[in-house]
Amino acid sequence: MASENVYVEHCKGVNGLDKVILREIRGCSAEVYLDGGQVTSWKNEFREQLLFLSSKATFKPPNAIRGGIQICFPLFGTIGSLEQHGFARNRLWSVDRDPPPFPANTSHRAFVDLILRHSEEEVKIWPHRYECRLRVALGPGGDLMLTSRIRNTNTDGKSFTFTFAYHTYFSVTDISEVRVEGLETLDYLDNLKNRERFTEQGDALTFESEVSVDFHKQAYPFSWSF
Ligand SMILES: O=P(O)(O)OC[C@H]1O[C@@H](O)[C@H](O)[C@@H](O)[C@@H]1O
Repeated sequence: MASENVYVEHCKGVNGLDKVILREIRGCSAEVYLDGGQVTSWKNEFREQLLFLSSKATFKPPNAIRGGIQICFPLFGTIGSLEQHGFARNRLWSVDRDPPPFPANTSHRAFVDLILRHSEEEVKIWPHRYECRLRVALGPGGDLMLTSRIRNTNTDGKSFTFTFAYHTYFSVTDISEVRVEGLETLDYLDNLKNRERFTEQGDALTFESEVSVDFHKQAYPFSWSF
């Protein structure tokens, strides 16, 4: 597909998969694959990569691409019978040429709107009809914004519940420099200790060895520093 403008380029990525490159004038960029609706690259104005993408990522749909920002929908985690982190990351999304307006209009030039709709095959696994929209926008200063909107399109008016996450793999130069703040006093399940429950005591989570923990309570605001 030909380039649309300097800010948004539709092209082919690894294994001929469709991808969209967003660029801003200062040199920052982001790449989004239609497979999984997944951001796989985010570079700042110095062309430094901010996201981790595994060298073992296969780019073979319907396997999720290992790295970047995976969209977990309609499930984050492993509750119930659905596959871990839901199926949205395994599906081929489409470019949404005519998205509904956003409440707050932004002046971004580098953005793409994607949409994922239920498939009849999928309704057998998760009996709901939906539209899942995602806008990926790159600001002039290189900030990356993801906006998700989920619409229930069940024809019988039945409501559904879901969980959602941006499963983000950050690229980190020195893990010992990373601190995650704002989790103090919250309970978590430790995946490396049979999902035993603990309460976070420290004012910052730091990483001296492998850590795999799930904080289930809402924990905002929190912040990372690298
Ligand atoms: O291998 P998956 O399904 O992509 O999951 C990646 C990771 O997802 C995290 O949410 C889990 O806490 C980890 O245990 C897991 O390794």
